Amino acid sequence: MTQSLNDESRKHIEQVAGEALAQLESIAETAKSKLHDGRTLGSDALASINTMTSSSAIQRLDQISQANRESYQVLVAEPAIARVVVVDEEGEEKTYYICRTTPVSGFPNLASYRAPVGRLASLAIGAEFTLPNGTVVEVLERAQLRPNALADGWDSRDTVVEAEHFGPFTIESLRALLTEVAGEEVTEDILGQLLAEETVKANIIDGVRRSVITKMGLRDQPILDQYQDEIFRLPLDKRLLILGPPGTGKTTTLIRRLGQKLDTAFLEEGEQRLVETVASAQGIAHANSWLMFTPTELLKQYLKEAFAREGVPASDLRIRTWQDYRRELARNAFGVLRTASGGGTFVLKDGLASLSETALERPIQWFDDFDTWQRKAYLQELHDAATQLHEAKTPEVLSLGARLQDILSRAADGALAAMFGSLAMEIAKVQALVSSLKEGSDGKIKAALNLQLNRNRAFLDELARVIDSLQQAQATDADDQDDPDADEEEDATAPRTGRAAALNAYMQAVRAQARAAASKRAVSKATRNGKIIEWLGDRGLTEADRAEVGASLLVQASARRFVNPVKRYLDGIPKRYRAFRRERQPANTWYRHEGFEARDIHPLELDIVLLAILRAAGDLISRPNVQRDIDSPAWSSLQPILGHYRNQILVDEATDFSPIQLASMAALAHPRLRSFFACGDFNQRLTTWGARSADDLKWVFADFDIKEITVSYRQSKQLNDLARAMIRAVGGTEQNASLPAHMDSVGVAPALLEHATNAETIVGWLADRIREIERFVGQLPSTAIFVNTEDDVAPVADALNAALAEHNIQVIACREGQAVGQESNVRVFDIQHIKGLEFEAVFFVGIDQLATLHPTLFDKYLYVGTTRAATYLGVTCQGTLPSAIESLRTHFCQDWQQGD
Ligand SMILES: Nc1ncnc2c1ncn2[C@@H]1O[C@H](COP(=O)(O)OP(=O)(O)OP(=O)(O)O)[C@@H](O)[C@H]1O
Repeated sequence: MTQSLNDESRKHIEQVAGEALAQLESIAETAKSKLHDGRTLGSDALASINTMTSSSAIQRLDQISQANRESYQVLVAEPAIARVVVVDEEGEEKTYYICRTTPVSGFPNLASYRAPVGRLASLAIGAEFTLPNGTVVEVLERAQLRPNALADGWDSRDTVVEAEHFGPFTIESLRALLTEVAGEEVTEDILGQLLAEETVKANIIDGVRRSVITKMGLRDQPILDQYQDEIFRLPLDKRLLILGPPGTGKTTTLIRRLGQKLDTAFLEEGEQRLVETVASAQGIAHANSWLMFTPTELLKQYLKEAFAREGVPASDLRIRTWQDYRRELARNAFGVLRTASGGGTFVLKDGLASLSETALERPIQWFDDFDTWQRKAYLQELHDAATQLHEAKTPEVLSLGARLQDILSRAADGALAAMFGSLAMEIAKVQALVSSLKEGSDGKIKAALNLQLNRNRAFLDELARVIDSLQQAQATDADDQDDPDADEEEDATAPRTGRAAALNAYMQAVRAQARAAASKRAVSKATRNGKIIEWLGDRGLTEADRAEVGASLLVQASARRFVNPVKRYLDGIPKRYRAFRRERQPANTWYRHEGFEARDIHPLELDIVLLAILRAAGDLISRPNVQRDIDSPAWSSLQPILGHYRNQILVDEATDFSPIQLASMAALAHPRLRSFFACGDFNQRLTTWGARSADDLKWVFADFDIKEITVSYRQSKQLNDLARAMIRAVGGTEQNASLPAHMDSVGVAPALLEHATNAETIVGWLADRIREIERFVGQLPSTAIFVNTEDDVAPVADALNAALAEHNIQVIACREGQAVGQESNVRVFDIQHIKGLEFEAVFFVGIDQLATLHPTLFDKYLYVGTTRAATYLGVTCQGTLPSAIESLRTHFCQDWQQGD
């Protein structure tokens, strides 16, 4: 309960106001003078720069001074965000001021919110806290400040003050409080006194006031509540998941945490050392080594300012949608998707009808099935190759084969890392063997070619012409060429035209022919090699040479599997995936039996391939010996993957991502830190593939620390009640959200318009409600209109613009989820883009049509849509309220004219 104001507490608050404003002034002035004080800045602070002063020391100093400058700038504009009075066990009181950034020197009790002492600002009155020096203190009094620099001095707006015996109160203006004190003494006339009394009353409000959302963007929340605060301070090397109903501050906590963890000054000592080691090994500064995933581009834009407030630079480069990042990884980094320059296996197709229901329902089992299969397939390949070598005629090859077989048989299933470690010892010998064999076989093939050239100098030019005519054929049959012994000397940079290309093609074709002869197979006439062989006729190797060269090539192929086994293991995953799919298809396991091409891949399948690659690499990279020797030939193929690791991985709206996607993101967290932070709410899952249970997430990290937060800050009581009733009605997980204590959460009932079939009626109704809101609030707050499809965005915006033109209210069409401008316009969005956003007022057009458009996610869209509104929610239906929420009718009113 708030305790009302008596004379004693009023006097006390006035004292606090006087002290706080003086302190704000003093901090700001000191910071300002530091900003202009050149002596503290940069390399010139080093007494003498000589050759002993390394350039990195100077660079460091410059960085520090840059950071100092930035924090002075913050302090000049916002000297403190809280004032806290504590008492220790000896009864000694102490007043702390808490600021957002690094404090300026000269103020012993000024601390950063990011520092451990900063937690005092989040604690409740009466809470105990152990200071870093071990002293236990109790919080006596607390004021949350919102400093405001005026031309003639400092003020703090909407300051919330509380102590054991009073409050919380919201003081509109601390400065006005002081002026009034002065005013009382000098005002002699009764009218003046009466007016002054009223102003005093208006300036001090019981409880905490809800502020109106005026801009599109996450609100600034300088101080978190004590549960959020506890989470944001947890150590860097944690796997954390915050779950909580809409508007409980999950995203807010995530951003604050990132801000704190990027500032190395506020990391613990051990963390600082670790972060430095990782940064120097990887060549990426800790401040840049993070990646955050969001489900939509719009959410990314919405959060931009919030990141800027945290002093996090270039956030838009590091906040990514999985859709974009997945493509980039698969296409440019791991060569899974085809490129125009010839690499890659698959073509990504969004709507590909390749998956069966079970793949969507049981993605974890699907992944496990593939991963187990592909490991086995790979090991089998190695076994076969070692056996082939062991069966060779040359003693040297034979003994190599025996040693390799021995290593393989010792590798227990699953212990790939140990096996790769043992194979690494053989690499040099294998390499030497392959080179000498290749020299021999190449020599033979080239000798045959020289013979042809002696007979006919135009031989290569003629072949080049044949190849040109075959280019087309090559493009298509590469798809089906899964011949495991296919020529490995062909690389992506192989010339594609002219004599060099002809030479290349000749070598390949002759090798294929020799291999076929040695293994008693035939080269298919339909392939490029088959066609070239046919054209060559008897202009290749003699039959005897063919058998000999063929045998050598088969040994080479087997030996090559051991030249860079790690690379082969990782690079082979996409092809193994294709083989796995082909094998599972006939039984309709995970995949449809037919109806799509072998080269096409669905995005959710691509996730499976990427996760297999990332986990395979991660298993190896997480071993200290591998990290140590990462530059050696045995492990160097892991480098590109290591290069994608980041010190922190964060995921907003995690429940929109599948367990496979989350596990892939998790696999990007640097193994030395394993720092992963995600937040979400299962009731708000807006994708059919999103994670459905805590178990799904435990699969990502067995040691996931799951925290729940429950205080719902966004919505008024009426909208909060509606949201809870909705969850009950549609059968979601019951949420135990509570409203913030002492906050005035009373709003207005949501408004409903039914049987609204024609556009004019709908637009007229929306326009009336928007005008009511402006009248009510005194200004037009941030307002959004949600429509069911992209096609409705522009027409609704146009019609509403026309209807509201009279009052100069501008309505903006946000096409394809793109927000334009930041000011408080009315915006129209397609419902699918609105995840994670919040507005003061939300209108939902035609919610009864949602069920038809999104039958499986209807209830989720409804829930997410209605929980975007802080105070005003208006809903229209073409018919009546959808039957699932028919029971909620009593929550609604018709309009807000009465302001009920
Ligand atoms: N401790 C707090 N005190 C007051 N307001 C808060 C607090 N924490 C968050 N808020 C406010 O609550 C609103 C919702 O915050 P946020 O968007 O972070 O919630 P969320 O849990 O991520 O929501 P959703 O599940 O809808 O994505 C914001 O306006 C934010 O400023």
